[in-house]
Amino acid sequence: MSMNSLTSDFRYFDEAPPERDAPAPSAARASAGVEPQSVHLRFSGLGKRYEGAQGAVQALRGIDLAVRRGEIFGIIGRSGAGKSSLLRTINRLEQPSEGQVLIDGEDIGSYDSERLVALRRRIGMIFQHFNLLSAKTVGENVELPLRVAGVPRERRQRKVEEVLRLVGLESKRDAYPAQLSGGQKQRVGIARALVHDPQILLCDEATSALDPETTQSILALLREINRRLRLTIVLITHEMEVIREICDRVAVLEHGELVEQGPIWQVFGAPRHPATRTLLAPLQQKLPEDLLGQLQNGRRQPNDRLLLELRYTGASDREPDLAGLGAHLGGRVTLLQGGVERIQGRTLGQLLLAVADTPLAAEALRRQALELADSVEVLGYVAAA
Ligand SMILES: Nc1ncnc2c1ncn2[C@@H]1O[C@H](COP(=O)(O)OP(=O)(O)OP(=O)(O)O)[C@@H](O)[C@H]1O
Repeated sequence: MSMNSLTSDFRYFDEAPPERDAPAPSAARASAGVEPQSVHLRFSGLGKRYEGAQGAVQALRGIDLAVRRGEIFGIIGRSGAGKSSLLRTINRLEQPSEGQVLIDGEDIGSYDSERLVALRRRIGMIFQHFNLLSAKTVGENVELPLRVAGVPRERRQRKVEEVLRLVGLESKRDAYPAQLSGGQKQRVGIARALVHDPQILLCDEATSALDPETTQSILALLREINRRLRLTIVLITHEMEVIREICDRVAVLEHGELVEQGPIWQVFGAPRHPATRTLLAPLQQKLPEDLLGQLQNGRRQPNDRLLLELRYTGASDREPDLAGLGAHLGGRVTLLQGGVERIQGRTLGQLLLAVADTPLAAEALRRQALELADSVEVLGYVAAA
């Protein structure tokens, strides 16, 4: 690990790779709710090519991916990676150029127009900009898909009431979209997406236009309807916090290819592909500028402090044992920054430690610390505080 790389957003660690297939701790299994589940949705050898005036664009290629019934599945990737194209093949708003999309084992590519209409009713969709009709009330917006489907008036009314109650907007039935906040508009979008009792909900950047607090409330609502209605949710977003907060598993697209997938704790704890590392870089702790400026390769003064970065990736049951670290490293250990969080029952995070007054050399310290963390990096020395 060269010190030059400290200036990069994401640093690589040189320890043994985490055991990606290691069994989950029992707490993780319980909290992730991953009881045996059937595959709900499968992409098989999926490709999508757009033919445009400028030539052909291969937006997706060779996608093999399974989404389980009742899970919340995230798709991430940089702009243009193919997320929307993939999402829109699920309700055939985009027609695949190669391969298949299977829902409950059935290839939806073979559906005639009648079955396609029925399929689209089983799949709700919500959007970044809500797509509400401004001249219609909340109730009318929610009712519209039922009208189009020819549902009798009384049943329409009952359903509108039911879904508005579900999203907490029963008192806004007669309001117009312009009278609502962004979060309320998205609740209307969610209510409208649920009127046909769908089994799958597609979310296209559903919280990207919302402030952080409203985002939290919409995520809580999505989680609640996922649990209450056993709805499979597939979402695309550029907000990594949203993925971390709500998804069970995530897939990463890069240039139209699937480059990584796994449970959130695994992909966020130890991202393998460079594209994933780049996407997750904003969530990574960076070395503070003042320390970066004085970092040296070797000890110059006897009281210089060695900086160590410890990482907890969720690959083991390790948690930051602060007393143990103090005892193990044999010097004065100071926590300069960092923290851990629990994701799906796993401990993930980073600690930046300064070790002073230790008789041990850097490599010996690294090895000692490695007994108490999933990975350890020696950053260098800085002057005493
Ligand atoms: N209708 C279209 N015609 C031609 N090219 C398209 C069309 N839709 C998408 N593309 C191209 O396909 C590629 C994938 O686009 P897509 O919108 O699926 O990516 P994305 O990951 O959702 O991007 P973003 O995050 O910017 O929405 C891009 O190169 C895009 O320009």
